[in-house]
Amino acid sequence: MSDLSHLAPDLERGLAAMGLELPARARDDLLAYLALLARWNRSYNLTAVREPAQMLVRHLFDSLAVLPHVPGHRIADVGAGPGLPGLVLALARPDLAVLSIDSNGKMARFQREAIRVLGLGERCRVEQARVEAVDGGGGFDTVTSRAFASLPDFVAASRHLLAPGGRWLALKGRRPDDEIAALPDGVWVEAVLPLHVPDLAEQRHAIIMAGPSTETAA
Ligand SMILES: C[S@@+](CC[C@H](N)C(=O)[O-])C[C@H]1O[C@@H](n2cnc3c(N)ncnc32)[C@H](O)[C@@H]1O
Repeated sequence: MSDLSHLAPDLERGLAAMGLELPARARDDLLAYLALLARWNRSYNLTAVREPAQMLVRHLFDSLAVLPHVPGHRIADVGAGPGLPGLVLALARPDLAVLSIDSNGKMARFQREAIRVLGLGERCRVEQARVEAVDGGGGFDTVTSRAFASLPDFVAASRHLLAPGGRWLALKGRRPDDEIAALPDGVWVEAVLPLHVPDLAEQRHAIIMAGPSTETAA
């Protein structure tokens, strides 16, 4: 794996700007994940962001910005691509267990390799399938997605994954008021949180949503 240790000071600065304190092991693992992503990306085109320094901001910082807002411990990441944000969150927080779902074979293969290389096998698993067909057992505290679908389509496709008391957590760019207005009856927005993503000019938002089946244990 190529060495991205020269990005360690930038990672450190970004974590400090977001007010995140991570164990040293997590810092090393995040850079190792990034190195693996950069290496696979040269052959398999997993992301349009090609420069590791840009990946640090657009993928790692953007995923980590929601870390303080993740409810519970069991996470399903829908349309995770190369593991964003789910695997990044799992690397940052050892108490999280992640089911990472993507229908694309090369994305799933990359994620499985990242899980193997980074020793996440006890807490993370990959399902290569359309989310609509995944039997999650209704057991996830958080169902998250980034760059997957509109909010109405996201909640419609993943409702069956939520545990009682669970929440959807979507990462968005601009505040998606049009999508919020189109949410189905019985699904409501609990919070729209502006996120601080260091070195990113664009304003990002975390949208936290709940619904009738998610009320009981809240
Ligand atoms: C734009 S990418 C975003 C990837 C990643 N979340 C990120 O932020 O970089 C959307 C991903 O959703 C996956 N996808 C699209 N429809 C899906 C579905 N119904 N079920 C599971 N995955 C799906 C695609 O294969 C693709 O990898």
